[in-house]
Amino acid sequence: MADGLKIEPRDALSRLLRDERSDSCFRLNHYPPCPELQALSGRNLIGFGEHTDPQIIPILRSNNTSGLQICLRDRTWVSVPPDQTSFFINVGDALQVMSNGRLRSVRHRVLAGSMKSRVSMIYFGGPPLSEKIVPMPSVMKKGEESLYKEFTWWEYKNSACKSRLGDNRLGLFEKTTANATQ
Ligand SMILES: O=C(O)CCC(=O)C(=O)O
Ligand SMILES: [Fe+2]
Repeated sequence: MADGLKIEPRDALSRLLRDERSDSCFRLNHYPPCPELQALSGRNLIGFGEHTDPQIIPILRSNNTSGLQICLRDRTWVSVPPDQTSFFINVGDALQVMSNGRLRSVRHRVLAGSMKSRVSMIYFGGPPLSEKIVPMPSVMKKGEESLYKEFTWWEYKNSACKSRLGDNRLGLFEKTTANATQ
């Protein structure tokens, strides 16, 4: 990723995750099977509502069970094929800002109700709380301006705590289209 974005120094992102004050965390989700409920309701059951991940980089692996979906620009949902030999690497809100919108924090959700229990584990790589979340100078073109107001990771988390899961939390920090939906 650092090479693709021509990030200088090359470890600018990984340094934040390796920092002993890094606000990274690990989450384990379990979605029990509930085919009866699914049949009764007659529609998709949501196991984890739609949202974007706030951190820099979430890395996910599941127990080879479907359910995870991502939302495309046209608002259609596409299933991520389960693969227990691969990691699903996502872009968090912070990385969207640090790349000045070149990488997009993808809205995703999990459908429940299948016959099989789904377990997922996710490492969320986050920066130290005091870190200013701003576009990395090396990704910016000459004269390019940040699309976002300046904030620290602590300020972003604090604001996210007051929002609802599905809100476009980054909208509050966008310079032009505040509160625009993604
Ligand atoms: O369980 C999954 O596959 C995804 C869960 C998720 O999006 C999250 O924990 O942020
Ligand atoms: Fe997520």
